[in-house]
Amino acid sequence: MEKRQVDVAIIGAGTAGMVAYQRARKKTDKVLLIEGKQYGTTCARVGCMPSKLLIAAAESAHNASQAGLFGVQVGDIKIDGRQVMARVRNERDRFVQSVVRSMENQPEEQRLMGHARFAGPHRLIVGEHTEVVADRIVIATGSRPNVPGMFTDAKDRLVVNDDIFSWDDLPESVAVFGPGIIGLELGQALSRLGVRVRLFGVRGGIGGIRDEKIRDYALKTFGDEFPVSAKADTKRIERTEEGVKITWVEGGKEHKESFEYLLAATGRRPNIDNLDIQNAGIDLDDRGMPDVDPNTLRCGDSHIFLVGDVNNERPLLHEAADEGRIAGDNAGGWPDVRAVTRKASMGVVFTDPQIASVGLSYQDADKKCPGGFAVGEVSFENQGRSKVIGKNRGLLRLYGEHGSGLFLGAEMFGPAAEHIAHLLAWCVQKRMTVSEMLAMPFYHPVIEEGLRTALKDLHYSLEEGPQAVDECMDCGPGS
Ligand SMILES: Cc1cc2nc3c(=O)[nH]c(=O)nc-3n(C[C@H](O)[C@H](O)[C@H](O)COP(=O)(O)OP(=O)(O)OC[C@H]3O[C@@H](n4cnc5c(N)ncnc54)[C@H](O)[C@@H]3O)c2cc1C
Ligand SMILES: NC(=O)c1ccc[n+]([C@@H]2O[C@H](COP(=O)([O-])OP(=O)(O)OC[C@H]3O[C@@H](n4cnc5c(N)ncnc54)[C@H](O)[C@@H]3O)[C@@H](O)[C@H]2O)c1
Repeated sequence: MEKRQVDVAIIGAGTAGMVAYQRARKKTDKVLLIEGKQYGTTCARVGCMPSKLLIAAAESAHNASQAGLFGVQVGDIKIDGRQVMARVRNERDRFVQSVVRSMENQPEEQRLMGHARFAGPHRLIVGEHTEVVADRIVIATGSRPNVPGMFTDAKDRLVVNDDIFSWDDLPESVAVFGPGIIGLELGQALSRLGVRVRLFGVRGGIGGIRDEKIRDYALKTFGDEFPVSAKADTKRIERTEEGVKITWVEGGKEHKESFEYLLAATGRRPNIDNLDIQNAGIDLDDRGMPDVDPNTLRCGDSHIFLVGDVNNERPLLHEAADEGRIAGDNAGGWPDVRAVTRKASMGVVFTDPQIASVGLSYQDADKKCPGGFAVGEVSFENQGRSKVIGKNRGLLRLYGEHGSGLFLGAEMFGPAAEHIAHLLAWCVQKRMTVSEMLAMPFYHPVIEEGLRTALKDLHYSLEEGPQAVDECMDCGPGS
């Protein structure tokens, strides 16, 4: 077995691992980035990018179907599944290739292919061909789909997100299990591309929405577009000659429906169970997870760091990159380990309408200031610009602290949520008050004028401003 000795070993060349590698390299050349399967990252291969490509095709089909609203007749819309999937795969491959190239441009002596596992606190065995002794170790092994046991009854018709992006054509029907972020994004996209979809959940939630008023609005909106069984008790899954037959109980009645495929989008699990982590000499909880400091990404007071999806804290791309940066700096600059203030939290779900969450959720605001926070809201149903473009659905709810007037957080289901979420996250991070936010410029006619209305409503609820009026004279029409 070959032996290597390095200052920093990084396990996993995904987004978090690549960034950690880049940062650690600034402090030492004795860095080794170990990848078990292939370069290219989850984001580019089977995550953010191909899912957004599929959604873009769906959006295009949907916009064409809605053109009549504007007096534009487009005739019959034909969706060519093979062309849709060819574009998804081709563009996806381009993204993957650019990531692979950037990895292959790195010095060969700093890269190693093979599955890594711990043989001791500082010892890794890689692919049974190399023993690596590392002073510090960054674990950046990502996550994988979590598939409940009963789904295996669907046999060869069971798919996860990874499989969808290799399809040559669109199927006739898909039962999507898991109304979380992945299930909702992919379910709506497939439905808009003409695939018969039913979305199955167990607890009545949708898209990870925490604010009950917004969740109920979203459930109704999606349910009007395609069948959503948000509280289904699945009794049986059978592989039949044609596909998969699902039997479930909902509202006290038994239902059966057959589909070509069953998509499992029922959450993801961290890739920590395949690392022999028990040999790493760090404390683990009863789920086998180390305790990680979110500001240093360090496990306890050890030399081991845990970054990206594998720590299961904020499983999002920009967070994986931030965590890689923090851990890479700390592992490289060891023993100078620095705590870094994390950015304001922000999440966006790329459905239509989009879903966004920023800062504290309703429940967290209630926990932080029990009885001491207020809510301001706006409906987008009559919002000027949203109406102009035919996207006037949704609700934005903002949370602010009584006394200080601080803006705490927000949840939104509505148009341009991806952009409004950024403005709001920047305000949370800058610890702005609602008054300060209202003093910012707002153009006309834009969707952000809806945000201003919600801010005025929050200002009023915080007893800091007058009641917002429907037809305000200092705003443009329909703001
Ligand atoms: C369908 C889908 C859509 C998504 N959309 C978005 C989105 O729109 N926006 C967003 O912010 N996030 C999105 N995400 C989440 C985002 O993709 C992840 O948060 C991010 O990619 C995690 O990066 P990572 O570096 O932690 O893991 P990964 O990129 O998965 O990297 C982990 C690497 O570790 C390797 N590895 C694992 N075990 C070992 C081992 N023992 N030895 C060596 N190597 C190993 C793996 O092969 C892999 O290359 C999406 C995810 C999915 C699945
Ligand atoms: N736009 C984005 O930023 C984006 C997009 C996709 C994924 N992601 C990331 O990937 C992570 C994982 O997404 P996800 O959708 O897999 O997980 P999730 O946790 O968001 O959703 C899983 C859903 O499956 C449901 N579920 C669990 N078991 C079930 C069962 N047996 N039957 C039916 N439903 C069941 C859960 O109640 C939940 O609603 C997200 O948390 C997010 O961080 C982000």
